[in-house]
Amino acid sequence: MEFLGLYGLLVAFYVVLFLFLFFILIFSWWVFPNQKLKMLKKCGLEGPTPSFPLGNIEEMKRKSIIKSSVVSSNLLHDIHSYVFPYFSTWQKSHGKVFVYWLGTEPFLYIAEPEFLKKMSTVVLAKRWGKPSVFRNDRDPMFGSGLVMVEGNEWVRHRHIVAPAFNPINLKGMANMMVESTNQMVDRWFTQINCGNPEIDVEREIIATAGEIIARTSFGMKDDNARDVFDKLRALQMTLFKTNRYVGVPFGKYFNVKKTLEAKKLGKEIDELLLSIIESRKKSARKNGQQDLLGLLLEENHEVDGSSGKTLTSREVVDECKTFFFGGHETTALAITWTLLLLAMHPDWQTQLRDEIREVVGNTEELDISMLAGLKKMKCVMNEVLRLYPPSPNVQRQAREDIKVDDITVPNGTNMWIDVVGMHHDPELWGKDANEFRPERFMNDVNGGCKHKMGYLPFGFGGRMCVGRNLTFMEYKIVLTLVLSKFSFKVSPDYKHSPAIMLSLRPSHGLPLIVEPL
Ligand code: HEM
Repeated sequence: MEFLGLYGLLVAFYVVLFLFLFFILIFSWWVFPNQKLKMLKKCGLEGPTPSFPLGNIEEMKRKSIIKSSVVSSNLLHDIHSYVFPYFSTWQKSHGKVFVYWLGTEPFLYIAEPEFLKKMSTVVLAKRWGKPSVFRNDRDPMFGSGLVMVEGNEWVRHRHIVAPAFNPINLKGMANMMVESTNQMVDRWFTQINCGNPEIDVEREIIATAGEIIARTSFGMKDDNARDVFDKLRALQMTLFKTNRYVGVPFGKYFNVKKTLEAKKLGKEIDELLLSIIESRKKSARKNGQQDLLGLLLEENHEVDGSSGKTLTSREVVDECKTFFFGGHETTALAITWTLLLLAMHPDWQTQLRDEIREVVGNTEELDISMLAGLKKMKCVMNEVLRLYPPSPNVQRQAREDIKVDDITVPNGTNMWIDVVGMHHDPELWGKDANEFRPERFMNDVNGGCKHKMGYLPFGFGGRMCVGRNLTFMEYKIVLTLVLSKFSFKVSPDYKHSPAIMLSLRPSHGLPLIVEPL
């Protein structure tokens, strides 16, 4: 009898536990999301009909599969409906501001610069949030680095991080950039001399930019730092090459193996970086190394006296990871897409080469101060960042109710600003929106866009990219060195298939025919 009583208790316990979990699932997968849906409709925000618990994820995946199976054989730049087929379809029926759902998380889609302007005039940089679902998902990559922090924490981080990127400090890193680029140039000569002029330029530039960011971020020279670099890349692959269900409650348990793998890699990277930081802290005053970590530690030290203004070692780790993930692939892709567009437009190759000859002169002993005079190159960069923005979207989360005309964006709403959509919108850029025309930036920093907030390659407001000066310098150094040595043609093997893997990249690499001049 006693045994039966115990057995009964155990069964009752499991029944209660099962019911408890069942109700948690019902509430988080159906009841709460449906309440949110009704509330958003009341606020004037509608969009494609979601079905919970996946929201619109299945439809997005279906549309992406259909599109990605159609590789574009002609090199058209009209890429919006190719990289974001679901947004371009929904735009037709819901306009440029609507709500879609990633799982049970509503996202306000915005491709309307005037709407963005109205919001950003009432919300200051430190009052913007970053979507919690992405913060959690990307925690092993960015932790509490500048990209993800909010409020006064963001102000503290930005004050310490921004000075490291000022042009004077960046000049000290130019030599590292020249060295790494010259090594790449030598590799290309060797490959061409072996009779193979077809080079996967994307792979090469990503490797070189990776080396540059590792050297400029934490002075990568020793094996420890190389280990960090390899693990950071592995972490990125683990997170972005898997089929994930971001926004679906308990979605990370759908692929436990990858989630655990990312967590483990994240922990290993943190430990390695911590050991590099601790040893640099001890020797910082002596060696005064000119990399971002050195500058960050210096800046950190300078404000030591004023309480609460320093970064802890843990926070410095997160900033180093942020520099790597935020700055490596983006810059590499800006250069990669540029080489494709220049290969397609030999007239612009010639124009840039002439400019380099006139402005910079001898590229064997590159004078960095002359790079500022490369005006045409700047126009080409702006146009490439318009047609192929490496960061294809900008994200925000409302931390208060925001009123825009007769719509109220409720506190907590996630926002997805479609940069590709705005950059290719003929209503903003005119009929030639999908053509490569660098001259549109010649006498207008906004490239003739009808709205100041229609061109956002580096984001907007106070949260605009802190590393853009580093990108400008690297872009000009790499292009100057390669254009003065080689000419480029599109290889017949190239398949034009831009795809979003966090950044906007060519999904089959970029094979170009490279010829020494
Ligand atoms: C072509 C190159 C790059 C592009 C297209 C790019 C793009 C962006 C974008 C769109 C944002 C978001 C801005 C916003 O939320 O309004 C951002 C933020 C950021 N970027 Fe970049 N970026 C590039 C290069 C770099 C580099 C080289 C670094 C550092 C080494 C870097 C570090 C950061 C950081 C730390 C933030 C967060 C800023 C904040 O929230 O205060 N980026 N970037």
